[in-house]
Formats: sequence, structure tokens, C-alpha cells
Amino acid sequence: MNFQLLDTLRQIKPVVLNISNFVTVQDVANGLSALGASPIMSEESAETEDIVQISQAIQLNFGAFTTEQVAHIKKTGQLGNQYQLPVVVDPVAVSSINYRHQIIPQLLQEFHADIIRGNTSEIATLGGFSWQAKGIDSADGKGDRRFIAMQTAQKYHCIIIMSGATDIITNGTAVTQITNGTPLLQVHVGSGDLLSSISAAFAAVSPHNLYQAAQMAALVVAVSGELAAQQQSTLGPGTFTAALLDELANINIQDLQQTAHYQTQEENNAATN
Ligand SMILES: Nc1ncnc2c1ncn2[C@@H]1O[C@H](COP(=O)(O)OP(=O)(O)O)[C@@H](O)[C@H]1O
Ligand SMILES: Cc1ncsc1CCOP(=O)(O)O
Ligand SMILES: [Mg+2]
Repeated sequence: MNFQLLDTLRQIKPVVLNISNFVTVQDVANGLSALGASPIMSEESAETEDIVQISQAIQLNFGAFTTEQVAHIKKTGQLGNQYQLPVVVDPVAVSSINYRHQIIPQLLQEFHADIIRGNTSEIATLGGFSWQAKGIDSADGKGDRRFIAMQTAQKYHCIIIMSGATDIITNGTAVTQITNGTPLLQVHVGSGDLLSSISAAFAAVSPHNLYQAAQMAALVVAVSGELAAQQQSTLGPGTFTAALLDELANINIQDLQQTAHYQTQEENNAATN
């Protein structure tokens, strides 16, 4: 785990271009800004290349895309590849909506996603595995989540972040499992979108080691949520939202090192923290 990336992100303040969804766009913008990155959101295809040229990473969120936005997402992903920016994809509800199940895999053939971040059902669906979903959320399923995540990473030649009570990060051969977090993150709509955007922010400052970027993004969001939930016992979804934002602004490397619970399995050996 390269904890130093948190300070590097705050020094560089990477500009992260987000093709967002109308539901969580402000949560994502405020979460990125609180952490120390610089969000920019756009819906206009005509300005895409201008914005890509001033950005250091891209996040493409399929939360509420329209047929018109399909072309915009494709153009933004292809420009990200052309300008060699890390591209993160969040395949929201690809498992529960047939239209998305057709469109998203097709779009993933039109450009390369460097990181795909989704919940278990979303990642399993992209990998060709069956796992129940309930709308935007993951539901029950059978199977080794690590195996599913690794297979999907190999299928798309990318880093996979499979989020949940235990986050699984893999490059297809090495696997990291992070058990930090809080059930309040699951209730909080937008925590997955925020994780996808923060993954892009860390990828911007670690473009040659996206596995470390993904590890840090998952750890920072989960630990921020855990620490926010510990602050007030009477915390509910409303106060949690504010506490999460404050925690993203205040969290430091020492907090992470003291709170992190993770296990990494490299190709041949395992290390735990
Ligand atoms: N039951 C849980 N306990 C602790 N943390 C969770 C739980 N479910 C999700 N999280 C955390 O919430 C964030 C979003 O994950 P998830 O809910 O899987 O994404 P999505 O909102 O896209 O479905 C991640 O940081 C994850 O670690
Ligand atoms: C409710 C909803 N509907 C379309 S996108 C969205 C937000 C999904 O956010 P997350 O996947 O982070 O919970
Ligand atoms: Mg989601």
C-alpha cells in the first residue's frame, strides 16, 4: 500500500473530468474537492477535447446516461486513451438493466478502461458471471468474489475494484482485500460513484501503477467512512453525509496506517496488515 499517494494527490490536486449522473454529481464534486482533487463535470461533447487537454484523469459514470450521452461517453473515453489519461469506468446497474447490459460491454470495446469500479453484481456481470442485483445495488450471489474480480480484470485487461463490505482490488494476478468501511456507506447513495471518481484522482497521480492507485482510493473511502461513522453514535444517513465529507478533507496518512485492515495476495505470497 503506497500511503504516500495521499500527500502526492494533495500536492498535485489533479483535475478529474467526470461524465457524471444527475443523481450524485454534486456529492462526487464535493467529495473530490474535499479530498484535495479538482473536479470538472461536463455534458457537452463539443468541449470534450478542450477539457481532456486540461485534465489528468477521466471518470465515466453510467448512472443515468441517455442515448445522446452514449456518443459523448464513447468520445470522452477515446480521447482519454488518445491523450494517455487514466480512464475509470463505473458500470452502474449493468447487472439489473437489460439496456445497460447491452450498451456498456459494447462501449468497453470502443475505448480502454484502465480501472473498472463496481459493486459485486456489476463486476460479476461484466465478467460473465451471475450475481443478483437490486437496482443500483448488489444482492445475493454465489462464488469466489476474488476469482470473479481477477477473471474480469483479465478479460478487460484492466484493474478491477469490486466494492462491498470487503473491497477487492486486483490487476488479474495480485489481489488486495480491504475490510474497512461502514454499513452507512452502503446506505449512502453516491458512495460508489465517489469511489470511482477518487480512483481516477489517485490514478492521475500514479499513472504507472494503477493497482496502487486503486488500493489507495478504496482504502481512503472505506476508512473515511469508518472514521466518520465512529464520530457520533447517533449518526444517521444525513449527518453521515456531512461527516464523510469532513473526514475526506481531514484524513491523513497516519489515520490510514492506524485504521487500515487489508490483506494483499501477490502472485506468489501474501502479506496482511
Ligand atoms: N456493508 C458494507 N460495510 C462496509 N462498507 C461498505 C459496505 N457496503 C459498501 N461499503 C463501502 O461503500 C463504498 C461503495 O461501495 P458499494 O456500495 O459496493 O458501491 P455502489 O454504491 O456502487 O453499489 C465502498 O467504499 C465500500 O467499501
Ligand atoms: C440512484 C441512482 N440512479 C441512477 S445513478 C444513481 C446513483 C448511484 O450511486 P452509487 O452507485 O454510488 O450508490
Ligand atoms: Mg454504484
